[in-house]
This record gives sequence, structure tokens and C-alpha cells, in this order.
Amino acid sequence: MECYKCQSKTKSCGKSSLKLPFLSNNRQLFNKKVSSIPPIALVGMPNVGKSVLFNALTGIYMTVSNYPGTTVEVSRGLAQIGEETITVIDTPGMYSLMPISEEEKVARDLLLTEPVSAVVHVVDAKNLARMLPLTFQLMEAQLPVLLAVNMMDEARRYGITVQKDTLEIELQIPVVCMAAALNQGIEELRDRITPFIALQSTMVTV
Ligand SMILES: Nc1nc2c(ncn2[C@@H]2O[C@H](COP(=O)(O)OP(=O)(O)OP(=O)(O)O)[C@@H](O)[C@H]2O)c(=O)[nH]1
Ligand SMILES: [Mg+2]
Repeated sequence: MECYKCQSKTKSCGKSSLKLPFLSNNRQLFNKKVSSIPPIALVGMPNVGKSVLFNALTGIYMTVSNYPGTTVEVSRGLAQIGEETITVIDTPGMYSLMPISEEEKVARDLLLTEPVSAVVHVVDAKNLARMLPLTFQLMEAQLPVLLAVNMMDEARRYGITVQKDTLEIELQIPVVCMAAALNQGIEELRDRITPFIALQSTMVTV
């Protein structure tokens, strides 16, 4: 195990033996100054691909599976977003902002207690109608929401099309279509987050 502070492979650096594997995993970002911009939270229903997206953005492997409820606690990692190195938070799946399960409470509490610069609501392109009510709840809670319509590869296979431009006009938030498991749409999401965060900070300070 490397020291998470100095990355020395010896045990004698004396700085810390704390195990923070995510920091040694995304090593390219380790020496970069972490931005003062608040974290970006990935939220959404179970099994929509939040952890796959987290892996793609941060380079850290979080357990991913085809069973809902895989992620039960919050995980953090660093992602390069434009010029900034920003913390990204993976959250347990939640169906609504009025939680029933303990995992949902973890996600809800994070959103209500921690300042975030962006909330990426990850949805399954095959089940948009079931997922958009949570988008509205997040927006109503005045959270800075972007919509990540994931699993576009599966949606295409089922002949489902997503009218991204119409969604953006109707919701008045940025919408990115992606297939996180195929690494598609990740760069577009990064590109959309940068101006979005800049706009949010202007709106707060004006
Ligand atoms: N085909 C396809 N599968 C995907 C995509 N993104 C994620 N998956 C798969 O969907 C399943 C769920 O992915 P996770 O990342 O674990 O989902 P999650 O939202 O973190 O789920 P919870 O932790 O339970 O809330 C896994 O089997 C992934 O491989 C995608 O874009 N396309
Ligand atoms: Mg997960």
C-alpha cells in the first residue's frame, strides 16, 4: 500500500497509513490542485449507471453490477473538468427526495447538507417517463441539475429515440445523451459541466 500523501512505497514516510485507495488510483490528478469549486454529485435511481459514470469521470473503479442497490454509501474521487480538478461524488440510488430506504436517505442528506456545484441526474434512456419526476423534484429543490440520459445504446436497440433538444427546451437544463459503459458522451458531459458551473456561480453572486 502506498502512502496516500507522498505515494512512497516504503512504510517509513511517517505521514499517514490511512488507506484512501481512490487517491492513489487517480494518480494523474493527485498532484493537481483540487479546485475550490464544490463537488459534483451523481444521483439517480438504482441501476441507471451512476457508478459506471463515476468510474469514467474519475478513473476509479467502484463496484458496478446489474442489481439495484449496489452502491450503499457515498464515494468521492477527483475528475478533470475543463481546467479544474473537481471532486465527484457517487451516491446510492434513490427514487425520490422523500426517502424510504437508508440508502436513499444517504443520497438525500448529502444533497440537502453539502454544497454542490452541479447535480448530474443520471437516468435510463429506456425509462425516461419513470425517471423524470425525480428531475423535477431536484429542480424544485433549487439544485443545479444537469440531466445525463444514459444507456442510449440499449435504447437504440429497443428503437427508443430521445429528443434531446426538446428535453432541453422543456426542462431548461442541459441534457447529455450517453452510454457510460461504452465511454460515449463522457467528454460532452465534461464540456457541458464547465459553462454550467460558471453560470451557476454568476447567478449566486449577482
Ligand atoms: N448497456 C449499458 N449498460 C450500462 C450503461 N451504464 C451502466 N450500465 C450497466 O448498468 C448496470 C448498473 O450500473 P451501475 O453503475 O452499477 O448503476 P448505479 O446507478 O450505480 O446503481 P446503484 O449503485 O444500485 O444505485 C451495470 O450492469 C452496468 O454495466 C450503459 O451506458 N449501457
Ligand atoms: Mg452505484
